[in-house]
Amino acid sequence: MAADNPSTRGASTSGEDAVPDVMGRRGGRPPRILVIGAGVIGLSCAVRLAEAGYDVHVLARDLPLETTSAVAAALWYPYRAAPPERVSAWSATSYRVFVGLAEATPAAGVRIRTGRELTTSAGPPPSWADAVPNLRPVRTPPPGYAGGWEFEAPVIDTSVYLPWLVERLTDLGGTLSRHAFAELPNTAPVVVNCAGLAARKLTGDPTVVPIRGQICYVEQVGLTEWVVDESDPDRPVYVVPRLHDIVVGGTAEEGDWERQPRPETTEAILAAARRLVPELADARVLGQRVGLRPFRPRVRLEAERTGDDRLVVHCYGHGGAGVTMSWGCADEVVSLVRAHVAA
Ligand SMILES: Cc1cc2nc3c(=O)[nH]c(=O)nc-3n(C[C@H](O)[C@H](O)[C@H](O)COP(=O)(O)OP(=O)(O)OC[C@H]3O[C@@H](n4cnc5c(N)ncnc54)[C@H](O)[C@@H]3O)c2cc1C
Repeated sequence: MAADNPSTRGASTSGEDAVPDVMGRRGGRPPRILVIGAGVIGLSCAVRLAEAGYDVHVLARDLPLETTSAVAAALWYPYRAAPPERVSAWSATSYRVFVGLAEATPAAGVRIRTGRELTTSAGPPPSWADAVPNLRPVRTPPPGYAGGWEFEAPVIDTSVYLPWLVERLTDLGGTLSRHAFAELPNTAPVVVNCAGLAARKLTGDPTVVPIRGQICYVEQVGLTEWVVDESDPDRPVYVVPRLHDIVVGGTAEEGDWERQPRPETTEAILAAARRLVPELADARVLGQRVGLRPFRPRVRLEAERTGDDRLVVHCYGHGGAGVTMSWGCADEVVSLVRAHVAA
C-alpha cells in the first residue's frame, strides 16, 4: 500500500515489535487498549475508544482495504445478522451517525440514497423498520414482484470510508500496525477482539462461519437509487450505486470458504442485475471480488475477565451487516470498557 494512503497512515508494518507492551495506566497516561482487527468493526471501536480518551492501538493481519469490510456493498441494510432486536438497535444508532456524516463530512464517503427492497410476496414490515425514518410500501413494484419497502439509506463507499476512519483514529492519537496473532495476546490490560471470521480460530469459536459473497463492480452510468431482492436466500440480487462505480451482487453461500471469484457466478450475477435494472445493460465491468461474511447465530459482543485480571471485549460475528451495525456496536464496546477501566 502506498505510504501516503490514509489507510496506512500511522501504520507500521514492522510485525512483532509493533505490539504494545505497556500495561495500563502509567504515570497518569490513559490506559492502553489493543484492538485486534482493522475492518469496519475494529476501526469504529478504535475511533470511539480514542474519542473516549483511551490510548488505542489497532493491530491487524490485513490492513483496511484488504479486509472483508472493503468488499461490503456497503448499504445500510440489516441482513444475515442476529439477534433481531439487538441488530435493530445497533443499526438504528449507526443510521443516525451515517446521516450526520453524509450531511457534515462529505470526505467520509457516505451518501444518503433512496432505494427499494423488493419482495415476491406481501409481508409485514421488516424487524428493523423502526430504525428507518419514512419506511413506506412500494406502490408499483416491477413485474414479478408483489411489493416491498422503499426508504432512504446510507450508502458507504468503503474505498473512501475505511481510509477516513484510519485518518480519524490517527488524528485522535491512535495507531494502526500490521500484525497477525496466533492467539489472543496477553500484552495489554484491555484487548478488543474484532477479528471477524478469524475469531473462529483465534477464540476457538466454531459457531462463526463464512457466508461467501461474490460481487462485481461496473462503471457508474448515472444511477442514484439502490435496489435489493433477497427472495432467493442463496442468490440475493442487489445494485448499489457508489461515488465512482456501482456494486452489483451477489451470492450468500454459507460454509463456502472459496476466496477466488467464479466466472460463471459473475455472469449470473450480472444477468440477474440487468433484468432488475435495465440501465446496467451496457455498463462496463470494472472488477470482481469475494468476501466471506463473518456469520454467527448471535453477534458476540461481551466482556470477559481473564484469569490474570485483564479484560477482553469480544465484538465479532456481524454477518452481512457489519457496516450497518458498526457505530451501535462501537458505542457498546466503549460502555463495556468504561465499566471496567476508567479513561
Ligand atoms: C459481498 C459482501 C457484501 C456485503 N455488503 C454489506 C452491506 O451492504 N452492508 C453491511 O453492513 N455489510 C455488508 N457486508 C458485511 C460486512 O462486510 C461484514 O459484516 C463486515 O465487514 C465485518 O467486519 P469486521 O470488521 O468484523 O471483519 P473484517 O472486515 O473481516 O475485519 C477483520 C479484521 O481482523 C483482522 N484479523 C483477523 N484475524 C487476525 C489475527 N489473527 N491477528 C490479527 N488480525 C486479525 C483481519 O486482518 C481484519 O483486519 C458484506 C459482505 C460481503 C462479503
